Amino acid sequence: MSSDYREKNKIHFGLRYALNGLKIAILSERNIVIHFIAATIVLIAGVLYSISVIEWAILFLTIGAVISMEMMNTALERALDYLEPEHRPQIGVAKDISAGAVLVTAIVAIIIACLIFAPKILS
Ligand SMILES: Nc1ncnc2c1ncn2[C@@H]1O[C@H](COP(=O)(O)OP(=O)(O)OP(=O)(O)O)[C@@H](O)[C@H]1O
Repeated sequence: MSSDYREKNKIHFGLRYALNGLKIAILSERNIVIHFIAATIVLIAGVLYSISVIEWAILFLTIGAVISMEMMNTALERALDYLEPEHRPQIGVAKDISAGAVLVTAIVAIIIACLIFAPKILS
């Protein structure tokens, strides 16, 4: 087997695992579905209000940040639940900090959406 083929195979399987992770997250995490619904609404608003290229770029960056942060939070929760099924204050703190990171990105996303859409809605 050539190393070129092996490299392509690695990329193929890496992508399959990543898509599988995305599928699991969407099917099992209500919050991720909510983020996708919110993202769809924002994207429809973007079309309706004919936002600029730079505004599209900022929106996509923000949506990507929120959804990936929620997925990282879910991955951490799952790993911690497996590693420590008992109730432990340290585990609680780690999960709270991770949930806090999701909250920060969500708040920033709301602020960005207001900055982009509020002037267009008001004018
Ligand atoms: N093993 C544990 N030890 C101590 N506290 C915990 C533990 N598991 C969960 N907690 C506390 O409960 C909170 C919720 O944790 P949980 O894993 O149930 O997340 P969740 O409510 O399912 O979050 P999400 O809605 O994002 O899926 C944590 O932020 C933490 O404060």
